[in-house]
Amino acid sequence: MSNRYAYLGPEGTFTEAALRALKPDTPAAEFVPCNGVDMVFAAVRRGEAAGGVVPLENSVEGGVSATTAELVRGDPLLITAEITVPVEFTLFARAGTTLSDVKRVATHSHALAQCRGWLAANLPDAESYVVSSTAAAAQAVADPASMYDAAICARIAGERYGLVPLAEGVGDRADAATRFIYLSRPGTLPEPTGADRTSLVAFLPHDHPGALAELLTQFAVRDVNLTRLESRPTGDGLGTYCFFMDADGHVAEARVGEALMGLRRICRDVRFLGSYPRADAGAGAGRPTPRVSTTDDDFHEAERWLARIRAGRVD
Ligand SMILES: O=C(O)C(=O)C[C@]1(C(=O)O)C=C[C@@H](O)C=C1
Repeated sequence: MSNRYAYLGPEGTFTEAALRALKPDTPAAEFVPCNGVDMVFAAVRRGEAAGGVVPLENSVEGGVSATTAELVRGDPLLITAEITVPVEFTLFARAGTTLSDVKRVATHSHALAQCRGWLAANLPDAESYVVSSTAAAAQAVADPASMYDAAICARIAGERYGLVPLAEGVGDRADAATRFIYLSRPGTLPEPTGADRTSLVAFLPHDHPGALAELLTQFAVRDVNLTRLESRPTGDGLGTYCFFMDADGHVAEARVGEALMGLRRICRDVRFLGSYPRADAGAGAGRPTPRVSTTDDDFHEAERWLARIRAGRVD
């Protein structure tokens, strides 16, 4: 079990590339493809895999709702690592197919959203079909009896399933990237590195003016930089939302811990999703320069001062 890692499969997905980059030299590692994001979560929750990788957000299309849905429901898992992978799309087909033969294109919904412009310009009459991943599209197209003529997928997937490229770089943005997260069962948090990210979901107590501002203030007054905020329906009826938040810093840091305590006081519920090293730390991102009043020492000094005055010492 301890060397098994689940990912959104089949072989050849961008998610597999993310997992291989996260676990480059893991001896005897077994990479286990799953047919859906929910199945990756289930494999980790059941202990069938030591960890799992799923897509979280894409720079063009935004959040992957299958992932955010699983992060809030069921037994909690922790995010213990992240990685960002550039996504380059190629149109692949069976040998002998030409571009003008392509009437039905299969791919993942997020990939389709990133290739709409190219499809409209180059295959305006083709119908698009959404399948569970880009590699699943390539796998389906490889079957000579397939209803699809072509797949939009990673180069590695097209090659893996014996297809031939019809057009490269079919994504509308050449610089598109997807952020993937590594999931573990709850346990030890990764050590703080100085350039970390903390993820959580906050549930407001009830709708009222300034509720979101109150949430954000918990971070602002402690000098904690938010890097992402996404509202998602809770499923409890229209107008009921929870907020996915990513913040710079590690929960072990005083200012982050205090911000989370503030949230805990004002929210109906807060689900902590993890503190883990930022993928772009090497590029210098996420290394906050806390203001004088928000270093760990400042918080600890204030705690000692409070203890003194509570003891009646005002000297
Ligand atoms: O289908 C894949 O290859 C995936 O890894 C999933 C996924 C996604 O969910 O966004 C990952 C990156 C691309 O943006 C397209 C699809």
